[in-house]
Amino acid sequence: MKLSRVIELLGDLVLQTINMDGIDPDISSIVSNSRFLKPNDLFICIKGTYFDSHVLAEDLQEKGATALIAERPIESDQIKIPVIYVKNSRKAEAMLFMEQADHPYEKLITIGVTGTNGKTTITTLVKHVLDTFEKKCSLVGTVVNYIAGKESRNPKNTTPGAPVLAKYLKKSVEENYEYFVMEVSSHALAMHRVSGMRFDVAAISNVTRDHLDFHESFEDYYATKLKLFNLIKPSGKAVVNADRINIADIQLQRGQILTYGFGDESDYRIENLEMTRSGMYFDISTPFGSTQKVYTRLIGEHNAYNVAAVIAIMEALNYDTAHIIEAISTFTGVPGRFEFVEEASKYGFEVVVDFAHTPDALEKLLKTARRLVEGRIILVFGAGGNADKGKRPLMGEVASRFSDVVILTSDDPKHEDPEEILKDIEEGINKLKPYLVIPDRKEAISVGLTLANRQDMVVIAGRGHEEFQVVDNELIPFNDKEMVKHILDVKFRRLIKR
Ligand SMILES: CC(=O)N[C@H]1[C@@H](OP(=O)(O)OP(=O)(O)OC[C@H]2O[C@@H](n3ccc(=O)[nH]c3=O)[C@H](O)[C@@H]2O)O[C@H](CO)[C@@H](O)[C@@H]1O[C@H](C)C(=O)N[C@@H](C)C(=O)N[C@H](CCC(=O)O)C(=O)O
Ligand SMILES: Nc1ncnc2c1ncn2[C@@H]1O[C@H](COP(=O)(O)OP(=O)(O)OP(=O)(O)O)[C@@H](O)[C@H]1O
Repeated sequence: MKLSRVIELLGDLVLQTINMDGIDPDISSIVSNSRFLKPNDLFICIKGTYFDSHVLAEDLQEKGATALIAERPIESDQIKIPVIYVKNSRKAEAMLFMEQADHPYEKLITIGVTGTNGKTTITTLVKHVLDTFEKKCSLVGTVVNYIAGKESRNPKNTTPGAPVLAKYLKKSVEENYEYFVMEVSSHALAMHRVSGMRFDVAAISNVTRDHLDFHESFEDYYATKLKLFNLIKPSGKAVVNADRINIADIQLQRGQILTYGFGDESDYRIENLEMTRSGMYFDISTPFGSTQKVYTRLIGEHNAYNVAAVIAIMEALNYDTAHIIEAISTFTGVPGRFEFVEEASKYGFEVVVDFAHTPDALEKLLKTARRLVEGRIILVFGAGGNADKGKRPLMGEVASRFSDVVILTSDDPKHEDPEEILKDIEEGINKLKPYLVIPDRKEAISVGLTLANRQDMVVIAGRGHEEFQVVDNELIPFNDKEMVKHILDVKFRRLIKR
C-alpha cells in the first residue's frame, strides 16, 4: 500500500502531514506495537493508559519505520520520515487494521452484543444455537474465544484491540466460517477497538451502574454503549431490551429495531414465566403474531431477557422461531452464571456460584435465589479492586436488602488494600442484619457453608468462572466452585452417614 492511500483512507481524520514533499513510499504493513515493527512498516503512535508510544519515534525511525501516524506532537527535530497527524490514533488504528485485513467482517455475518450484564450469556447462546444448526461460528468474549474452531480460555480483554480483532475476523474468513459473534464492552467502544468493523446485528441488554472509574458519568457510559448502533451494516438490525433502554435513544429507522422484554410494546414479549431449580418455561410472542412456549435450563428473570434477546437476534438472521427455541432448550449455561454446585445438595442445602459484580446483577441474582429457596440466603461476595468504587456501597445495600446473612470477602483486590474495599462495601450494609467481614475468600466460603442449615442457599457472587484471584500483580489460583467442592470434601464429608 502507498502512503498516499493511507491518507486517503483516513479521510477527515487527518489533520496535517509532514516530511512528505515529493515522496509516496510503499508500506509493507501497519503496526502499532513497537515489538512487531519491521523495516518499511507504518507505525501508529498511541497514547495508551500505561505507555505513550509517541516517545519511541526516533527509535522507530532508526529501526526502519517508513512513516508514523501520531495524534500528539512528536518532540524531536530528528524525525525525517513522514508523519501523519490525526485527530484520533486509535480510530486510525481500527480503520487501517481492517483495511490491511481486507475488511473481513464484510464476508461474515457479524453479531455484536453490548450491555452491562448479559453479554457473555447472550453471545454464548447465539453460538450454541448456530452450532446446533451446524453453522460455523467464531465467538469473542470474556470467558473463552473460539476463533475458527480454536479455543482459548480467559482472554486478556472481553473485546480485543483492533489489531487482534482484525486477525480473528480474517482467520474466520480464511477458515470458511460464516458467523462471528462477539461481546462489545464499553471500553472497546470508547477506545475505538471496533470502530473499523460493521455488524449485521447489534444488540443491547441493559445499561446499569458500572465502570464509572473509566467513564466520567453514567450518561457518558450510556452514550458510549449506544455507539454500537452506529456500526450497523446498511441492511443490519438492532435488537434492544425495551424494558431497560429508551428506544428513542437509538438513531435507526423503526424497521431496523427489534425489541424484547415483558412490556406490551415489545416485538418479542415474554409472558407467563415459571421458574424451578432445573429451568424455566415462558411464552414468547413474536412480531409475526405467533406465541410459542420456551424451555430453558437457564434460571432467573434476567435470563428470560437473555433468551428473548437470542430469539430476536436469530430471527433477525432469518431463522425459524420453532427451531431456535428447540436449540435453546439444550443450552446448559455459561460456567459461573447461576451455577449450582451439585455436591452441596446431599448436605441438604444449595450452593450457587454467580458472576454478579454490579448492583443490578446482584439484585437480579438474589431475587432469583429468593424464588427458589425455602430457607435463608447466605451471600458471600466482595468487589474488585482498581475499579468503580462508587458501586461498592450500592452492592452492600442490595446485599443486605435481598439476603439474610451477608459475608463480605475479597474479590480481586488487585493493587488496593482488601480491607479498604470491604470498608467501602460495608458503608451500604444494613448493620441491623447479620453480617460478617472475612477478608480471606476461602475462609469466608467455608464459614458460609458452615452456617447453612437445611433448605438454605449459599450464594457466592462476583467471580463466577474465574480461575485466579488477582492480588497486586500476582495471579493466585482460585475458583469458587472448586473451592466449595474442596471445602465440602474436607470439612463436610464425615457428616454423611455411610
Ligand atoms: C486500561 C485499558 O483498557 N487498556 C487497554 C488498552 O491498553 P493501552 O493501549 O492503553 O496500552 P498501553 O500499554 O498504554 O500502550 C499504548 C500503546 O503503546 C504501544 N506500545 C506499548 C509498549 C511498548 O513497548 N511498545 C508499544 O508500541 C501499545 O501497543 C499501544 O498501542 O488497549 C489494549 C488493546 O486494545 C487493551 O488490551 C488494554 O486493556 C487492558 C488490559 C485492560 O485491563 N482493560 C480493561 C479495563 C478492559 O478493557 N475491560 C473491558 C471489559 C470490561 C467489562 O465489561 O468488565 C474489555 O473489553 O476487556
Ligand atoms: N440480562 C441481565 N440483566 C441483569 N443481570 C444479568 C443479566 N444477564 C446476566 N446477568 C448477571 O450478570 C452476571 C454476568 O453475566 P454475563 O457474563 O452474561 O454478563 P456480561 O455482560 O458478559 O458481564 P461482563 O462484561 O462483566 O463479563 C451474571 O452472573 C448475572 O448475575
